[in-house]
Amino acid sequence: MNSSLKLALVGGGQMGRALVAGMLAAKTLQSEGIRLVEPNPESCSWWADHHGDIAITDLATAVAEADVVVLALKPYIMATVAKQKPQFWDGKLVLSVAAGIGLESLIEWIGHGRVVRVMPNTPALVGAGASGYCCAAAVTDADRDTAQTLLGAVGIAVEVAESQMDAVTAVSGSGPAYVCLLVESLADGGVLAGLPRPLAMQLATQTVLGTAKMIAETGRHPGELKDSVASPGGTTIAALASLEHNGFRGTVIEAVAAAAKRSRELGKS
Ligand SMILES: NC(=O)C1=CN([C@@H]2O[C@H](COP(=O)(O)OP(=O)(O)OC[C@H]3O[C@@H](n4cnc5c(N)ncnc54)[C@H](O)[C@@H]3O)[C@@H](O)[C@H]2O)C=CC1
Ligand SMILES: O=C(O)[C@@H]1CCC=N1
Repeated sequence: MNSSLKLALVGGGQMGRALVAGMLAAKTLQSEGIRLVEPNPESCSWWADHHGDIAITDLATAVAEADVVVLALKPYIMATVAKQKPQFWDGKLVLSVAAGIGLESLIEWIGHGRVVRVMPNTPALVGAGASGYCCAAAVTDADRDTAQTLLGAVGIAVEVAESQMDAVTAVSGSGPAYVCLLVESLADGGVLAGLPRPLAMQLATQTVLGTAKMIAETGRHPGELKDSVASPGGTTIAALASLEHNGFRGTVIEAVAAAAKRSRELGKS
């Protein structure tokens, strides 16, 4: 796919910013080929400051000038925007990143079936995202390639069954928030143990980054890698015993289940 692709981003908030920044950095898109629709003046100022060469315009103009439309709106706004002018979407490949909103609803609102439901995540900002996506039946091979190329430019992109999308949302869509909480807590623990805050944060961040890289690159099971850290009678097993006592695994599993449940609810409301 060439970088002359024209993309309309409808909704320039957290997820839209992460996707566009990642795609620009990967040179999958060029600023001149992007049109942004964003009603919030503060958000428009952010775009002007960070990507001043991206044109901000109205929905009709942005979509008319695009090959691909990315709808990065909150789930409760999606229907209002998508179905107000169904003729806007004719001939356009439409990607929706809204949690919970299913292909059936999107097809009904947009009025055609070239629709891809995507669940990206914010590390797309630094090219380390994880996206799951599913395609409506009318999506062509070329459309699928386009979606894969755009999402693959900002991290891994995996096609899944639509029935798996709520679980994808709960693991990787929401996942960066859980990991941030872990890094923050790890750093807090470091401060409690006497480290200055910046050093604690630096060590905590690199530990999460390095561990994720080690799991991905060695292909070894995290349980095995965990065991390799814990010396008999040592510090790690003391910490692990405390985490198990306080229900760490169950807490994380229940958090993922709660997010999946909420994703299903968003699809119904
Ligand atoms: N933030 C995240 O980590 C992730 C978010 N998502 C999904 O992405 C979608 C957007 O989420 P965020 O970016 O976090 O929300 P956000 O609130 O940061 O961004 C939404 C943007 O849409 C704009 N907007 C509101 N009405 C509009 C309209 N009529 N036309 C054009 N733009 C309009 C808002 O001003 C705002 O800038 C949601 O559906 C969410 O489920 C998916 C994966 C991860
Ligand atoms: O919290 C949310 O609903 C969105 C979807 C996944 C991440 N953020």
